Amino acid sequence: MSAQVPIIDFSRFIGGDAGARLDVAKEIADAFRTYGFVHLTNHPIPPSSISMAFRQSKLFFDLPVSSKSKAPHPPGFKVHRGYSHIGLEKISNLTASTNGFTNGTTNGTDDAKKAVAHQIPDLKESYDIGSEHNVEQPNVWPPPNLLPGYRGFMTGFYWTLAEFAREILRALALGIGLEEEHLFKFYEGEHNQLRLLHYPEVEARILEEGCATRISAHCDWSAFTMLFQDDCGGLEVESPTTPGKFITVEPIEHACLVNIGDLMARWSNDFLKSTSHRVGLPPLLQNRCAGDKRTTRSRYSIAYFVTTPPDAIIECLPSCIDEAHPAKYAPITQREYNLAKASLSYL
Ligand SMILES: O=C(O)CCC(=O)C(=O)O
Ligand SMILES: [Fe+2]
Repeated sequence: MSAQVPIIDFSRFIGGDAGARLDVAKEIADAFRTYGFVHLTNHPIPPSSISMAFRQSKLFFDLPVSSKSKAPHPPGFKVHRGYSHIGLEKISNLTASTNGFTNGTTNGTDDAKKAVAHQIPDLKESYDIGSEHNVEQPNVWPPPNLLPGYRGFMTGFYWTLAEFAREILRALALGIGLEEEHLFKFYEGEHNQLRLLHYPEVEARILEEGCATRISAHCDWSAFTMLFQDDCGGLEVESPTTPGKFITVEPIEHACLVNIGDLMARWSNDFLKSTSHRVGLPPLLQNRCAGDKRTTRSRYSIAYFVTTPPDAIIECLPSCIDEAHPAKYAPITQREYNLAKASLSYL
């Protein structure tokens, strides 16, 4: 088996006849079953929109912290919007206690686990955006004079990605033996999360010695995630054959890397795989500093987490259950599931 995330030309799905669509859908589902990840090329997002999104992201992160902090991530873990400064969020593979799973609060055990995880900070900053109509998770924008055009572009980009996600949902459904539109009853596009990420330039030693991470190994909580990365490199996914070993995912310009999140793994009765991934030192360290300090340059990525409405009941999908594979998970609402996961990332 190749140790590379498969690359699939998505125009064969969008433009194909029924037979071709089914073939591509099965290839995508195979990639999700084996790797949990697939690279989609020739997808419907124009390269100019992706480049613009990266430009806007850089404009935002280039602002002084005092300006970025005018759009602060609200305290706590229940609302995921606005700016998170370096060290605020710690992504990890922690799992919540039973209490966290039922009401989205944390208890002493969870708090102790979080405190330990936060000792090795993620050296990243992020900015989260949702639908403007989502009243439970209201957007937090910088004052308009700071970045004219930013809000308009980002809200448009959010919906461009939401439509692309709909095509991926079609492929996913077909690929696992459901009707093409089966998952549409669980999808409005309103509850996704667009996340701009910036990993500042950092001394290599800090990452090599494990004093900090860029993002430590984790699985996403989404149904699936769409990711665009710049050309810096450093993203790694866990090997499908050797647990604990991570393989490099080389950036492919304008391609969309799609991965299954924990919600879809549970929903598909673990037929599709949610794979651990992390961001560390890029394989080709780029020396940017004078003197004896080896550093790696800044990295930007854009993630789009796709999920269902909060009240959707996530119950093992019918095509993923048979006598040999009875349902492993009890039904749960997306809200309960999400809160339990979120409760462990923010102190
Ligand atoms: O920055 C990246 O390439 C990965 C980001 C990621 O895994 C996440 O935000 O969940
Ligand atoms: Fe992730």
